[in-house]
Amino acid sequence: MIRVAIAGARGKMGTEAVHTVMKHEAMELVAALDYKDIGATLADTGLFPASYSVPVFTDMAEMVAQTKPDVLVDLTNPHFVYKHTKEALQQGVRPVIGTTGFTDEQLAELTALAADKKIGAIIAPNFAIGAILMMKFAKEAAKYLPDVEIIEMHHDQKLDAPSGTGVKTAQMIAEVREAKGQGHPDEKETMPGARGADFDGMRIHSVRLPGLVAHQQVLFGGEGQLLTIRHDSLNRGSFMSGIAFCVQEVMQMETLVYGLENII
Ligand SMILES: NC(=O)C1=CN([C@@H]2O[C@H](COP(=O)(O)OP(=O)(O)OC[C@H]3O[C@@H](n4cnc5c(N)ncnc54)[C@H](OP(=O)(O)O)[C@@H]3O)[C@@H](O)[C@H]2O)C=CC1
Ligand SMILES: O=C(O)C1=N[C@H](C(=O)O)C[C@H](O)C1
Repeated sequence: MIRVAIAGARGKMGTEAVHTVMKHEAMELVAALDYKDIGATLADTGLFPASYSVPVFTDMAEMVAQTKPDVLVDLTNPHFVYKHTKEALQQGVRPVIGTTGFTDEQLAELTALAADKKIGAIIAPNFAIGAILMMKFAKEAAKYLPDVEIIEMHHDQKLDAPSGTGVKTAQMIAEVREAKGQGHPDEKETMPGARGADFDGMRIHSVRLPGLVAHQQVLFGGEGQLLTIRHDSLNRGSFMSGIAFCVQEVMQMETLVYGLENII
């Protein structure tokens, strides 16, 4: 049995992840990590059945000492995730990170730390297989159609923009796309932000609306043609098989992997 701890268990993703781990035949949910007092067990929160008597901790070191998790799944927010990932690696717990919003410097530091300690870690901007395929197909298309704009669309409670998926898509495309600025060389924004974020000359546009879950379109323009690659997560169940896959996969790893496209 893989011993799993979850940070962010009360959240939209966290509650689903709790059920996923509780139901999984090869996993045991041994702890939850929170930053405030929410009761002694997950059952005390009122969000889960009484049978979910999983202890809750506010201190990672104490959680590790008492419950000895193999894996920490983090589904919190961009303010805490770097600290959680670093602490987990330092304490010999393999991180599986769904939370987005890392800087390049943080990713580089955590990659070096995991390699130094020979501890597996996965940082996955998106756990949904359809989203991974969207990114892979977009990378392929960019070899032939280098004029690209990304439109990512999410619910209005999302803290980071652009989304982790939008950034990862742009990074994957940049690996193969000829470097170029897009649009007219003399274009001028008459309202700041009108052209979106600039990644290597590509534009990323972030839409935030109630009712949305997680959606992205990658648009490729060519002479007389438009290719659109689109993925929609219609509910958070779309991410759960990816989380279960990562929890199992990270047990075999000794380095940090950024992006599920590298291990599927
Ligand atoms: N990789 C993927 O496939 C996916 C990634 N995500 C990412 O996962 C993260 C969570 O998303 P979502 O569930 O929608 O967000 P929510 O805001 O619904 O959930 C986050 C939860 O974490 C709690 N939290 C905040 N800080 C801490 C902390 N230090 N320790 C423990 N818990 C904490 C929050 O509590 P409180 O509200 O009290 O602050 C909240 O309950 C986001 O970064 C999102 O981008 C989302 C979907 C898919
Ligand atoms: O906050 C979300 O909801 C999501 N976050 C991830 C991201 O930033 O790409 C993954 C998915 O898009 C949902």
